[in-house]
Amino acid sequence: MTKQELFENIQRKKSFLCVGLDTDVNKIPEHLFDESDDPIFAFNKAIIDATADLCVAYKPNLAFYESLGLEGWEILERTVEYIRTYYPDQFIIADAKRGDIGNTSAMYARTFFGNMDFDSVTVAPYMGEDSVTPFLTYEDKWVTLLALTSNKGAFDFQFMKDAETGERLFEKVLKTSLNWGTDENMMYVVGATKAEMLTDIRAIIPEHFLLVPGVGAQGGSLAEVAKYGLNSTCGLLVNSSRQIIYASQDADYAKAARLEAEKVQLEMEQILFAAELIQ
Ligand SMILES: O=c1ccn([C@@H]2O[C@H](COP(=O)(O)O)[C@@H](O)[C@H]2O)c(=O)[nH]1
Repeated sequence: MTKQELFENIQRKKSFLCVGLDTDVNKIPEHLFDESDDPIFAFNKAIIDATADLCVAYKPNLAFYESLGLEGWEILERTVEYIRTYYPDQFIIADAKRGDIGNTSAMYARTFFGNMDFDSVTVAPYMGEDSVTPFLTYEDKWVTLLALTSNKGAFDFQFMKDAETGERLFEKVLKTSLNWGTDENMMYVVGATKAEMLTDIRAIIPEHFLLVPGVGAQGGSLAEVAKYGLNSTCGLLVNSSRQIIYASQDADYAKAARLEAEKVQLEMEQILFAAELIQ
């Protein structure tokens, strides 16, 4: 998907919501295990059907699937195929946080872009340019590079300052990686819990899309993220996982997920309207 197509989807749906498919076998409603021989996929399918008109992206986190072994990997593949078949306008992000020496990264890229039809994969910047560029060789596919993460541990390294320039590590990541790709094939993870940093971040990357996890269960503020992070093509995909997909653990789970997604979408619509990005 191109940047322009992503922006058009945001305008049409009046939403920049990314629903996180962090499907935990211990958290899905128990009745699914009685009713289906494929309960995790049944859960994903119901969540997707209930939210697809309210969001522009889905983000399965690989940990939840890989932890189930071969079966989990097959569920992930079927989930991606399901979204592609029934909701082809969705941007699908593999939250895998990969990155290795070049030839190994090339295999990861083949996994997510060649074998599976993801639009993007999250990549850690720590191993540098040759660990990232193999993901950028696929047309209309994106790298989502970790820049400033939402967790407490972000303070361990990401705010470290260069002794001479005073530049923080996350700023160094942004500036250095700017040459690896473009705003048409790279976006960055910035946690909603660090929204106050978005002004500094936008000074370095005004045009890039940002994937913003951390609203909902982690307590980040959508209003703050939009205030400092919005740009002329919206430039934001705001992810919410647990708050939406586990809104209820009873038989009404899909309806409850929809209600949660609707609340976020409505707030996003107001933000987009106020910024004159939609009419
Ligand atoms: O900095 C980061 C990077 C990735 N994540 C991932 O996003 C979702 C957030 O889930 P919630 O349930 O909405 O908190 C999850 O998959 C994380 O691994 C992040 O939170 N922060």
